[in-house]
Amino acid sequence: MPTANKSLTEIISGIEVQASSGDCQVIVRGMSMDSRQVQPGDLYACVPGFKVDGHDFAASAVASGAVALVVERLLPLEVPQVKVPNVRQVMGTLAANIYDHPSEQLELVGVTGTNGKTTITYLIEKIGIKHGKKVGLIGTLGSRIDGRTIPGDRTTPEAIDVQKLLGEMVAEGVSLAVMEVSSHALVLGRVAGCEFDAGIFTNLTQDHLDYHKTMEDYLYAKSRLFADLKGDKQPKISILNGDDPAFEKLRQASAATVVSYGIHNSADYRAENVEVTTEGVRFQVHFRGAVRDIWYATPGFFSVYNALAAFAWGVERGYSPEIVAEALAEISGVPGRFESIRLGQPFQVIVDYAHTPDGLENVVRTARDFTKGRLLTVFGCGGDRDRTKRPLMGEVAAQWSDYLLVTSDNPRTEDPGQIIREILTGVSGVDYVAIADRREAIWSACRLAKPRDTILIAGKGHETYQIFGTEVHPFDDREVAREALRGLGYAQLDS
Ligand SMILES: CC(=O)N[C@H]1[C@@H](OP(=O)(O)OP(=O)(O)OC[C@H]2O[C@@H](n3ccc(=O)[nH]c3=O)[C@H](O)[C@@H]2O)O[C@H](CO)[C@@H](O)[C@@H]1O[C@H](C)C(=O)N[C@@H](C)C(=O)N[C@H](CCC(=O)O)C(=O)O
Ligand SMILES: Nc1ncnc2c1ncn2[C@@H]1O[C@H](COP(=O)(O)OP(=O)(O)OP(=O)(O)O)[C@@H](O)[C@H]1O
Ligand SMILES: N[C@H](CCC[C@H](N)C(=O)O)C(=O)O
Ligand SMILES: [Mg+2]
Repeated sequence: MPTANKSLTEIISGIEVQASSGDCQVIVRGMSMDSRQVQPGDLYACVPGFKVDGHDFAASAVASGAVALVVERLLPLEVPQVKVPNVRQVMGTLAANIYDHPSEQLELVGVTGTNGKTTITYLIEKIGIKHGKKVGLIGTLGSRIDGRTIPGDRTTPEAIDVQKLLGEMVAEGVSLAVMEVSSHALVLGRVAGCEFDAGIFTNLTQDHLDYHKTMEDYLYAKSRLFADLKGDKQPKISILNGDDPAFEKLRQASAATVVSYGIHNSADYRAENVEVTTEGVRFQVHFRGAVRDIWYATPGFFSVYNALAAFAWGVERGYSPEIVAEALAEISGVPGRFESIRLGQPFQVIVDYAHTPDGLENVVRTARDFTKGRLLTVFGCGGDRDRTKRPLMGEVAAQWSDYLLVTSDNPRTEDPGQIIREILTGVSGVDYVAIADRREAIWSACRLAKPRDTILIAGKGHETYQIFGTEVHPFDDREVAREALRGLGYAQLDS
């Protein structure tokens, strides 16, 4: 972890401070929002949370060595304190001040949108590496600094962790960082203090309405990445999906030059002659008066968009189109995204992270296209998440599959049976079975599959756990599928 040596007065410069108490010349060495992780010398940020109030843990933070507090109400504690209107919204700026504004010392790319963020960050990482750069990545699968993995819990970490990670990247000589920026992150100030050089928009379809309430609010949250593309580090760009209905609003919101990509509409980077095969996508990209052939080894029409977005970013940043295309051709797939499990069985088993109606529709249609036999789809919906997407996911799965095995996907504090019933209200015109135990559902699918069938196991992708209540149990769709296939006598080494 980077350590700092700054006075509280220096750290709060540029922040609206309503009141303060104690000696603001106190030296701060780091920052934390969690009393359980406070290190001696830290500034502790008291965040009124969704579950508990961080102010209630300030005394414990001080006992662990916190030397100052950021608060929304002054506390009867003998440490210097600064009072601000909203702690969550200023944490990123404070942390950026503490860790020397790391995002200003490297090139930072933010990727937002409902689906495709993780995939595009992987493509950009690969393009950067191919051009000889040290690259940093932050996202759903954790962070990576020059190839070293650091586990993470969420798509976009909390503001302080984002600044710490970027600080570590700078210390290790990273010159390009790419980061997934979730809508939660944009609303909850997790990327405050980040100066982005480019923003990439993938698409906007239904998800997270439990949090954002309406699609307009969800879009507004996403638009903030592009509206904030200001600053004078270098010319900034917004790379937007021209085929998405949200394009026009995002174009208007963007503070930076807009570059569009797409298939259907005239776009700065436009794919033509698209061929979708069982192995991947092939197309020609027309851009700036030039044409280039692209091969990207992930099937599905949506893969064209992901490859186009990454290509457009690379070329706009001045990288050689030829080497960008080579990088895309070399990438062998993102864990848990259309990942094939092969133990010599005469049917396909695919594990994919689709967990929204649009994501699921895309993968079931892709699997449908190359399945000669039946398509058996195993899926569920997360608990304590947008409930309204459940029947919609049931509907799209039913429309394109031959048989559904509706099961559990991180029920969290909800009743798994009730989640399944809500999914089933959208299911019609297809045979299905409800099996709450996901392991049993995967085994059943493997037992039912005949030669030339496809089993699609959707929703958890790379996840290595299943959450019941607040307990996290080990569970990996890929491992369970292998276990079931071995149980059925298929023993070939996975290829
Ligand atoms: C809605 C949301 O984002 N909630 C996050 C938020 O929770 P919270 O505000 O309720 O925190 P809290 O538990 O009430 O605690 C309040 C404060 O007291 C502190 N505390 C608490 C206990 C203690 O002993 N000491 C202490 O200091 C906590 O560290 C915190 O600062 O802050 C917590 C601490 O960082 C997060 O774990 C929690 O994420 C939850 C787990 C979550 O599920 N978030 C999801 C919805 C999310 O953010 N998803 C997005 C999008 C996903 C995508 O589309 O890819 C993501 O970016 O991952
Ligand atoms: N461009 C796309 N359009 C629609 N669906 C996509 C696209 N790219 C990927 N998908 C589907 O969405 C799933 C999730 O993809 P990915 O992990 O790249 O998205 P994400 O935006 O990072 O998701 P999350 O919000 O959970 O971080 C994939 O497994 C695939 O099924
Ligand atoms: N980033 C998404 C991931 C959902 C993955 C799915 N397996 C689930 O748990 O609902 C979320 O937190 O809503
Ligand atoms: Mg992601």
